[in-house]
Amino acid sequence: MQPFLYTSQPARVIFGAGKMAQLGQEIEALGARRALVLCTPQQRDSAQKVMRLLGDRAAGIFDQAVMHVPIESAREAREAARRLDADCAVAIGGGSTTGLGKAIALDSGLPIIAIPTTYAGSEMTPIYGITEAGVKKTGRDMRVLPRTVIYDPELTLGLPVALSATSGINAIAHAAEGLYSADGNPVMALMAEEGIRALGQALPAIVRDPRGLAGRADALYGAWLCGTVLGHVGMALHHKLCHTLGGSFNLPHAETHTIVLPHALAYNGRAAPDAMRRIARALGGTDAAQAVYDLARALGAPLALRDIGLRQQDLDRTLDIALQNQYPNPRPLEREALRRLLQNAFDGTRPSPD
Ligand SMILES: NC(=O)C1=CN([C@@H]2O[C@H](COP(=O)(O)OP(=O)(O)OC[C@H]3O[C@@H](n4cnc5c(N)ncnc54)[C@H](OP(=O)(O)O)[C@@H]3O)[C@@H](O)[C@H]2O)C=CC1
Ligand SMILES: O=C(O)/C=C\C(=O)CC(=O)O
Repeated sequence: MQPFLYTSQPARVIFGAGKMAQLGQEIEALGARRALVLCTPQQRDSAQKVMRLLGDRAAGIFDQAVMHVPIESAREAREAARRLDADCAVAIGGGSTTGLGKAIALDSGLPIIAIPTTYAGSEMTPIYGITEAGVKKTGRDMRVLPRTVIYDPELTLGLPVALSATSGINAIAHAAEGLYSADGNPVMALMAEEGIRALGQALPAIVRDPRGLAGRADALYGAWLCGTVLGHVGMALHHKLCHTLGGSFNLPHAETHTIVLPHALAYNGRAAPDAMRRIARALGGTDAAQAVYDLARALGAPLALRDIGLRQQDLDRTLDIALQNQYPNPRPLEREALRRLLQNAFDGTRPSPD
């Protein structure tokens, strides 16, 4: 056993079909009276359901959540919370909506209740991200960690299959990098392996039967575990590449994670053999990178960065940016090998160790 440091973060998690009905009690338990409900414009119906559930504890809806939290929408949401005299916020939706809640909490300390409807995992982390003048800045602050999380698989039944697949692999990426994190620990390793296992079984089940509650519940369970890993330990090369591709080239978040992950694992393979063994075992394969690639392919997910909007001429700039402010990584970052990694991800070829 290697030496480690383990610090746990407070979490109150309510999990189960129909558990959204418990929201009012949870707001009361926080000692709050007026909840601002956050959503994207497209998820307004869900927000209205929340309003009905809250009755006179509902302060209003702010429905302008946008991916990567532009500072303008953060400011508007903070102003809405003040104007409506909200003393808590309920974020119902994916990582974009949770991220908006975090932007309010960062400014005001308002407690957030998260009701996630994707597998991104932001609800379990003290990590926030805000985009200003085209640059996304992220940081950690315990004020933004949601105070209560309600995982209700019924709310994910309508998440399109394609998004379910890529969002699920986004979650797997947190756990995979958690297994070789510079500040990893045995508790997070247990959660990571179990999270990957749960998602590895749930995602094909969702593709077979998108409205099957059992597969949806297993996927949310995996997302919870993987999100917890992201919240507790640092990430590495894979997340750095994805943040570069998302932040500087506006590539879609979950799809980018899905395409890059097998290649990042192939790059790190020899430097992190125990993590790779655990990832492969969780997916029922013999090689971590190949198993993730095969899973993505079987789910019908995109496999090539060129298919989601990147151009060949963007690869060198991606590399230049990704090599700045490096995250700790088990294998040193080698420019030529990383350029080959990016080319493979761009072309969608099977990952190869380098
Ligand atoms: N801080 C952290 O710890 C983390 C932050 N993030 C951040 O979160 C964002 C990505 O999160 P992600 O969840 O992938 O993205 P979004 O929240 O943007 O959701 C992705 C897609 O899922 C759709 N969707 C969500 N819920 C439903 C539903 N119930 N039914 C149908 N469609 C639904 C959304 O549709 P629509 O837009 O129509 O609502 C959207 O098109 C990024 O900005 C990322 O950086 C991600 C992980 C961790
Ligand atoms: O960029 C953020 O908002 C913070 C973390 C993540 O997005 C994690 C991820 O890349 O999935």
